[in-house]
Amino acid sequence: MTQSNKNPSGEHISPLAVELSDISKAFGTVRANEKVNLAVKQGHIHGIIGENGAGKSTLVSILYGFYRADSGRISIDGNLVNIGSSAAAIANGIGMVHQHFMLVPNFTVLENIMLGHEGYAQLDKAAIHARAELQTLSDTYGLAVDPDSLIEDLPVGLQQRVEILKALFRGARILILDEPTGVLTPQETDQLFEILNALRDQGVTILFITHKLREIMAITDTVSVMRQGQMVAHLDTASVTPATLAELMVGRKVLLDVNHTAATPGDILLTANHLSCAGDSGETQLDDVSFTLRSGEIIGIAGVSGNGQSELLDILAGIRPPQSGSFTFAGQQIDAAHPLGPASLRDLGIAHVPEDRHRRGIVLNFSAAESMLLGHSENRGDHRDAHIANNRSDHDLGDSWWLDPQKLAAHCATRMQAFDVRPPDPDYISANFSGGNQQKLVLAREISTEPSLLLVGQPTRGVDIGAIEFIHQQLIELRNRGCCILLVSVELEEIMSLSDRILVMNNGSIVGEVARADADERTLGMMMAGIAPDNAPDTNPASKTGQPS
Ligand SMILES: Nc1ncnc2c1ncn2[C@@H]1O[C@H](COP(=O)(O)OP(=O)(O)OP(=O)(O)O)[C@@H](O)[C@H]1O
Repeated sequence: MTQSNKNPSGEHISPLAVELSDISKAFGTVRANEKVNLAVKQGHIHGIIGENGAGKSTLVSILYGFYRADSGRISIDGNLVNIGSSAAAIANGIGMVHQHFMLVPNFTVLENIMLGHEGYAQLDKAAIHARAELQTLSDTYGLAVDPDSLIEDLPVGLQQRVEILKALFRGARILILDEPTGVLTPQETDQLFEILNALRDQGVTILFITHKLREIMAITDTVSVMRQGQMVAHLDTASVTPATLAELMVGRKVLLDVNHTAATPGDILLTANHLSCAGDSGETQLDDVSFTLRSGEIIGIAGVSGNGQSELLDILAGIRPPQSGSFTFAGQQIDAAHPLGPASLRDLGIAHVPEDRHRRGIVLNFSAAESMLLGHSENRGDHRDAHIANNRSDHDLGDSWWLDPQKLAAHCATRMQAFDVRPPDPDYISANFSGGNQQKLVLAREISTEPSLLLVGQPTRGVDIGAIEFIHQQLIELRNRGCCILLVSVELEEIMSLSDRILVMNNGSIVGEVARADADERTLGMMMAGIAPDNAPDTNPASKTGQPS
């Protein structure tokens, strides 16, 4: 239960669980944290927001012992502590749920919970203890999960639950969550919030990093705003509005709604005919998917992650061939017998912002300039068609630009400036950019090819609110220049605000199409869950579904 003291007026006050004082940390010339102060009361949920690269992850990584601060002090429960490693953080009751889960996929939940937890002489006794403890934690915090399930069989939301359980099992009373909802469905986010509320009720202190202001408003008690390595505000959430927070973060007013204008779709650009594919163990991933895309429109694909959207993007990007069915683009039919790889499709005018930027968007140990070169590095002579010669903004670099480091750096610097990538240094190693800046790097590269079709997966995952405004505007302008954009996003709000048409996927199939004007969260949510909106007790008459065109 939450302990509390009384202040001189006799009011109950919560003691400070975390107090960071004058924390500074530099990476070379980049001052990631500069004299940062943060005080979080016990049993509170405290949000930390800030632009990409503001220093949020660095700060919590220092608290979790992943980085050592250059200077500053950390107090936990009023005691000055020295946190030189994650083991020391755990010993001080601090747990962290990372953006990329740290679980062994082919181990069970129980095995993952026990992993690295030493001190038991006999493994079977330890397992009995862990199972009982897990049950207690599940009951106390509403964290139900089957201890014998393999991690790889669990949906993302449950995997995250295991991460939370793992931290609690190690005695965490302070829990750090770094952008925990980026990979969750809206339903999973709701469930996470219920769990966080239960944890708070039991006195657990939570530090919650997010870019989503609605989450700050929904779940936090207090919030701190970082900008360029410094803390610029500490506020009670109840006293602020999302617009004020956005302005504090970015230092200017931010347009929270997309400035969407009506599309003027042109000719058919791509036709997908009965596309299907299966996974390694034969399970259907994409099931008889057909649709057409026209130039000058944004088509959103709404769906719970794992319902075929990623496979669809992979096929259209040439990363894998369809097993059956075909698609036609720029006069070429692509099917299992006539596959085209990513380079050839790129030459035909398809650009791709992959969902997983770390695995497919950049090479982590490349410099920014080298990551900016990806997909442009082959001089394919006569395979380079008129599209490239006419449209690409990089043709001014000449045929051998990829061999000329100075031209490459200049090209990269221009793109970085246009997309406000920070730091704007072409030599900076890709891994060392903050997540949102890595995303901007990929978008800058792909949009600069002036594609006729842009495949884009999760364009604003981990991106700050000012950059989202910018990216959305870039996508709309690209559409207005005649590009067709196929947008996959777990953010239903993003799908609804950007798309001219929405295709809904469930279980590998397109289960319906909704026009922009008819799209609402409830209708789409039901279709995504495989329920026909007509069967809902309170059907929205404005919504309609239909067969894919
Ligand atoms: N290991 C590192 N080496 C060099 N620079 C780094 C390293 N880690 C972070 N940085 C830099 O420190 C700054 C702060 O990064 P940090 O990841 O803390 O930002 P953030 O606020 O969490 O951003 P985002 O919202 O994009 O995740 C950035 O400029 C980043 O490029």
